[in-house]
Amino acid sequence: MSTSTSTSRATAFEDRLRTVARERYHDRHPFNVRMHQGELTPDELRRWILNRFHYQRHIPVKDALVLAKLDGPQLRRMWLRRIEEHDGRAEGEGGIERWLRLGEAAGLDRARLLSGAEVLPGVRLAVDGYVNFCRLRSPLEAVAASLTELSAPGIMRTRIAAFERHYRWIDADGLAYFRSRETQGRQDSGEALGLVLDWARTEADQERAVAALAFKCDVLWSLLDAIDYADGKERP
Ligand SMILES: O=C(O)c1cc(C(=O)O)c2c(n1)C(=O)C(=O)c1cc(C(=O)O)[nH]c1-2
Repeated sequence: MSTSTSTSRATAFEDRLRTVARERYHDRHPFNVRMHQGELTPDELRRWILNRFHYQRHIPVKDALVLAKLDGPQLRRMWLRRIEEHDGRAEGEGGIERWLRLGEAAGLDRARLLSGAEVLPGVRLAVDGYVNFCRLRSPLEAVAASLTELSAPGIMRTRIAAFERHYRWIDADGLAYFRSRETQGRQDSGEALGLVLDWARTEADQERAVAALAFKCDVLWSLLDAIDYADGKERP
């Protein structure tokens, strides 16, 4: 194969990944659309924060499973940074702590988030689905699944603007999590994209990577479906 053919195939693959990450991303989900338009009630926003915490606290667990699949110190150091970002290097630091503070700013006691008792069944299934996918699949598929983060900086900017405009009852300090994710999401997705482009050289591997990313879009989508569906429905 000529160099120009393989280059154009690589570019087409990157385009496909970027298209899936953009077009199937959860910023288009009706619940997010309502959030961004300022239409959520305080109870709906609290339900989202409480249920999304279940996702947040499992991200470092899935990253530890991915880390264990990676060959060599350089790759593992890269991935270890993700775990440190969420768990922090000391008590009171890191993304999980920042999410707990977001909850407090919205009037949710941290014990309520930490107990996990109110997490919706569909949210549990979606998060389990993602963790188990990364546990069981190849390193390529696990890393490709994280590429939804290509679209994360954009949704963080939209969300910060929406909160500052429409949900002023939440203290601005509570938005620290979203601010930190804008930069981290860019770094994470840049690194992950480099690995996926490097590893997926055959058509079969490229198909697997695209399918993994589509699956992850479905995880984020069904998580919001569950939160949206719960509106006004009491659980026994
Ligand atoms: O709030 C969001 O819209 C959103 C989306 C995503 C994503 O696109 O997967 C992540 C996050 N947040 C996030 O906070 C986060 O830590 C994160 C890690 C990952 C991942 O798959 O490794 N995605 C995301």
